[in-house]
Amino acid sequence: MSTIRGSASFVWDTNKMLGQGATSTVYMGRNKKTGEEVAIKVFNQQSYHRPYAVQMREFDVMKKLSHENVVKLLTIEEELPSRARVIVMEYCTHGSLYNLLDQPENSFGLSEEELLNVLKQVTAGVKHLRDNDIIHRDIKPGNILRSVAPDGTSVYKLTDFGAARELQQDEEFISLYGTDEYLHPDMYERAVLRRAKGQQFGVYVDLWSLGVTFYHAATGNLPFRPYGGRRNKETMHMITAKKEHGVISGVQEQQNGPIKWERDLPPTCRLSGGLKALITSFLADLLEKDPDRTIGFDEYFNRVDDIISRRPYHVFNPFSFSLLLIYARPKDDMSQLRQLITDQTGIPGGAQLLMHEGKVLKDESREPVSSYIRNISSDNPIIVFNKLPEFRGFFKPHYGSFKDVPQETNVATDYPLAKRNFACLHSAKNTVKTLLHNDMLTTKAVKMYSKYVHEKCCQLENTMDHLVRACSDVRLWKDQLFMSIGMQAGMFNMLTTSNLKPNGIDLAGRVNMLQTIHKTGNRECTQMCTGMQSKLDKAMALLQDIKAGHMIDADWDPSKGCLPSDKCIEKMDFMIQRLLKIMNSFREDRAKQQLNNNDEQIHRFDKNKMKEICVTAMTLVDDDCTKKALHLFSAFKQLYCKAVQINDAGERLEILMSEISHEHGRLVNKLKVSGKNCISQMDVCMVALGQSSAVPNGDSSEVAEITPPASDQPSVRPSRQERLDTVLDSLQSTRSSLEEVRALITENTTLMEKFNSLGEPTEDYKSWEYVP
Ligand SMILES: Nc1ncnc2c1ncn2[C@@H]1O[C@H](COP(=O)(O)OP(=O)(O)OP(=O)(O)O)[C@@H](O)[C@H]1O
Repeated sequence: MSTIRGSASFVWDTNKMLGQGATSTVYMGRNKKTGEEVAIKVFNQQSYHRPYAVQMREFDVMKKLSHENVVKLLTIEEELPSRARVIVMEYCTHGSLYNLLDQPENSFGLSEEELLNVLKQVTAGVKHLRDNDIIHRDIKPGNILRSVAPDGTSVYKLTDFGAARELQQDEEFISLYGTDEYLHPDMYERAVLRRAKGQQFGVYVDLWSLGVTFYHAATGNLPFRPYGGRRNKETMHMITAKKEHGVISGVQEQQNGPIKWERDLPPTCRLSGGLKALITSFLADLLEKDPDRTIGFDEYFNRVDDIISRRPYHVFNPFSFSLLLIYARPKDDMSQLRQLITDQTGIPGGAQLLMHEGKVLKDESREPVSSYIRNISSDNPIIVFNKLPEFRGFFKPHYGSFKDVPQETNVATDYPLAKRNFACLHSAKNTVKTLLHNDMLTTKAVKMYSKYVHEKCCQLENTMDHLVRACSDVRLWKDQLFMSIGMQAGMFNMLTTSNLKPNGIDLAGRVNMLQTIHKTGNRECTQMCTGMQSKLDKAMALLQDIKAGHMIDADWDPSKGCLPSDKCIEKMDFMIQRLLKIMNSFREDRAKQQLNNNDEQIHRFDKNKMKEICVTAMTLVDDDCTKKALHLFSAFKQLYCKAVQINDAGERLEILMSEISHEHGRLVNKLKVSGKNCISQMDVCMVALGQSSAVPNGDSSEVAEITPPASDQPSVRPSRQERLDTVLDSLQSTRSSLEEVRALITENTTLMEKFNSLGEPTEDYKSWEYVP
C-alpha cells in the first residue's frame, strides 16, 4: 500500500514521521508547487472524540498567532480523499527541546548560553500568547520545537495548541489538559488523581509548567521524581503539593523512602554560579503552589527581562581556582560590579584588585561598566586578586558518577546503562576542559600579578630617585639660604655700629631677629634634614629588599598543572567516540531482544570495554587532571603569599616616601618663608639707606659713621658716599643671592610636583599628595 498522502497543495509520506502525540501524528511534507518542506499534523481517531468546539480551537488559536517563537500555521487543508482536516505548519528542522535534552551531552542540562536562549525565546512566545489572551496548558520540552538559524543559533518555537484556549488573566477554566510531570499540583489532583472535582484553574498553571520545563532544561532532569516515576501518582502529588516554599526539587530514591528536598540546583548542573543564583530564586517562585506567593505573568516577564538583559562578565578567581560569570545589570557601575563579585567570591570590595589585560580597573567612573569594560571572554577574563592572602577551597566541578557495569549481559538495561555512562563521560570531558582552562588562567593570573608587582617596583625606584635628588637639593639650598641670612645679619650689625644708620629703622631689632632666624631656623631646618635623611636611608634599604624579590614568577612552572600539549581533551574525545559506538550497538541489541552467540560475545566484549573506558576516564579526571590542578593551585598560594609580602613592603615604602615627601614640603615652605622675610627686611633697609645717601657729606647728626674693619694697610679714609655705596653693594649682592636661593626653592617645589605626578599609574599612589 502506498505511503504517500496528499491534500490540494501538499503531499507527505507516512514513513516520514516527525513525531506523534496523543491526538495526532506529524509528518514531513512538501508543497506540491514549490517543493517547500512543511510539517503536516494529521489527527487520529482519538481526536475526533473530543467535542467539536475543542477540535476547532487549535485551528482558531493558531490562526490568531504570528510570532517568531510560535510555530507558524501555513494553512489548514483537507486530506484527500478522506477530507479530514490537516494542519500545515512551518517545518522545524531540529526536533524539540525534549530531543535536545535527551542527547547524552545534555544529560546534566543545557549549557549556559543555550539555557538563556531557551528562557528568552520561550518567554517571548509565551508573551505573544498572553498578549492574545491565550493560555497554552501543555507547556513542556516536547512542545517547544527547535530550528537552527543560518548563524547556527537555536530558534525555539511553541507548538501544540491542542490544549490551548482563550483565557483572560483573571478567568478560570475547568477542563483538564497537560502532561503529568509538568502539571500544576491542583490540575494534577483533578486530572490524574481524579479528585477535587469542580475546582477551577487560572492562567497560573502555565507558569508552573514553565517552571518544570526550565528546571528540566537547566538540569536534564525533572524536578519532582517519585520512586517508580509516573506510576507513583500519590507520591507525585504529595511532593508537589506539600513541598515548602523555596524548594525546587523533591526526589524519592527508594520505594516509600523519604523525599530529598533541594533548594539549589544540583552540583552536576552546567550553569555558572552567577546564573544559578538568578535562576534558583526564579524557579522557586514559578514552582509555587501557594496563591499568596505565586507570581503573575507581569512579574514573570519582568524577572526574565532582568535575567536576559544582564551582561555576563567572566571573572577568574585564582583564590578558589574558578572562572565565574558575573551577571551585571546594564546600568551597574564599578562599585556594583564589585559587590556582585563579593557575592560570589566573598572578597570584600575594598580588598579586590581587579585586573584586565594587565591593567588595574579603577573605580573612578560612575559610568556603567558596560560602557568602558570591553573585550571580556572566558579566555580573556577580569582577574580578581585578594589584597589579603585569603584562599577559599579549591573548586572542582562535579561530573556525576559512572554507574557500575555488571558482568552479566542484559540487553534491556545495558543500553540505558551505556547512555548514562556516556552522559557522564561528556560531563567528565567538561570537567577536564574546565580544569585545563583554569590551569591556564592561573598561569595568566601569575604573569599578570607578577608584571604588576614589577611595574610597581620600577615606579617606586623611579620615585625614589626623584626623592633622593629633591632631598639633596633642599639640603644644599638650606645651607645657602642660611649663609645669606648670616651675611645679612652681619651686614645689619655693621650698620648698627656705623654712622650710616638708615632713618626710622630699628637696626638692632632687625639684627636680633635675623640672628634668631639664622640660629633657630638653621638648627630646626638642619634637624629636619637629618630626620629626612634617616627616613631616606630606611626607604633605600626597603627598596633594595623589594628589588631582590620582585620577579615573583621567576620559578613559576605552568607544567605543574595540565597543558594543552598533554592532550587531555583529545583523550576524552577518543573515549567518547569509543563509548558512542558501544552505546549505539547496545541500542541495536536492545531492539533485537534475543542475541545470537556471536552478538552475545561481541556484546560482552563491548561491556568490558565500557568498564575500561569508565575507569580510564575517572583516572584521567581524578588522578591526573584534578591532582595536577591542585598542585598548581597550591603553588599559586605559595607564590601569592610571597608576592603579598613584597607588596606589603612596597606599601610600607610608599608610606615612608609619602612621609619624606611631606617633610620635604614642610622644609621647602620654611625655607621659602625665611627667604621671603629676609628679602623684605633687606628691601626696607635698602630704601632707607638710599634715602640716607642724600644726606650731605660731613653731616653726622642723623647717620652714624661706619667703622671700617681693622686692616694692616695704612687706611685711606673713604669718602662718606663711597662708604655708603659699599654698604649698598653688599646688601644688593646678599639680596641677589637670597633671590637666587628663593628661585631655586621655587624650582624645587616644581620638581616635587613633577615627582608627585610620577606616582599616578597605580591607585595606591592616590594617597601620595604633596601638601605645601
Ligand atoms: N512543525 C513541526 N515541525 C517539526 N516537528 C513537529 C512539528 N510539529 C510537531 N512536530 C513533532 O510532532 C510531535 C507531536 O506534535 P504535537 O505535540 O503537536 O502533537 P499532539 O498530538 O498534539 O501531542 P500531545 O500528545 O502533546 O498533545 C512533536 O513533539 C514534534 O516532535
